[in-house]
Amino acid sequence: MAKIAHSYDDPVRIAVIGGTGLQTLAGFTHIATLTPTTPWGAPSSPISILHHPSPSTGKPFPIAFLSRHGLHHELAPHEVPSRANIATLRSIGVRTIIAFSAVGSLQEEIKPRDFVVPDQVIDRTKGIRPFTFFEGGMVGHVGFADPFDPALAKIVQQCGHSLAGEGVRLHDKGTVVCMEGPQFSTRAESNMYRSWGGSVINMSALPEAKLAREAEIAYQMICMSTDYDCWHDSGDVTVEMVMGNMKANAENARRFVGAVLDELSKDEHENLVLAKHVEGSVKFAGGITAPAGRSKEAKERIAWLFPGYFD
Ligand SMILES: CSC[C@H]1O[C@H](OP(=O)(O)O)[C@H](O)[C@@H]1O
Ligand SMILES: Nc1ncnc2[nH]cnc12
Repeated sequence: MAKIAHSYDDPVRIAVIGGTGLQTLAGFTHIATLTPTTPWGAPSSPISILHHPSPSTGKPFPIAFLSRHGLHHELAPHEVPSRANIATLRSIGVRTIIAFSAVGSLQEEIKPRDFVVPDQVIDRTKGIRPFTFFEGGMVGHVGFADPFDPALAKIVQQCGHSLAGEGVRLHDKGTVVCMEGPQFSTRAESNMYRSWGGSVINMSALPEAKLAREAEIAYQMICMSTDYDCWHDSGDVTVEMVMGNMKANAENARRFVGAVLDELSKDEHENLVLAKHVEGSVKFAGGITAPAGRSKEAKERIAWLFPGYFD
């Protein structure tokens, strides 16, 4: 067996964040395991650098994989160090994130084991999770009207539909309600989210998507429905139900992520993967604090994330 390295010299442009039931990414060659730290602490798990052959060039294409809840699902949703996760990924060169999430369905037509490519989020977290890089002496305001990346979404949708014959059922858009948890919703809450137009519910889309936006990283979540939440008369949601459906559909999840990575590693998507379309956006959004008002600590932290941006 080849030896796993502890460093990787080339920039890695694409990362996959695995959620509940997706703690590893099978079918790729494991090249290196990185254990970095950041001004915001250590990430949820070591970063695995995986190779797979690019369909355009046949050359190895590197992917970073991070397990959101830790290698053994030891981090509750509110304990996930999202700032460290996003900062770590940016520091190794990542500009595109495909994030996977197990979700409850709030709509009859989104059946358990269906996939959803969400285009909107409703924030029902409670403000207890650190949610910005811009604080403590450097203020920043990024746009978040469209919380996911529409260009990435298009590719994810095409890849998902291409697997229809293998049993992947995909909904092209949807609103994900991100609740605080870790307890599941009450029936009244679940019905309220339905009345708001929520499609699916999880505990992980935020602050992950907000921080990716602040870090100028193109971010798209792929949701897999694991239950009907508690509004439905099929019974209350349990962890057994979530894990059972995740496990039963793991092969499709793996195929889906694999197809997206295959597509994204084609040369024609180079600019998208480098997130050229959002590059520089934070220079203005994050430059609102006049230099005289910037604290030394905030400047150091932001310089770690964006070397040279705010000098
Ligand atoms: C185990 S059910 C609740 C748990 O599942 C989802 O995790 P992830 O989004 O990381 O796949 C949900 O957000 C909750 O954290
Ligand atoms: N019903 C549910 N509520 C919140 N997060 C979930 N993740 C999977 N199912 C969920």
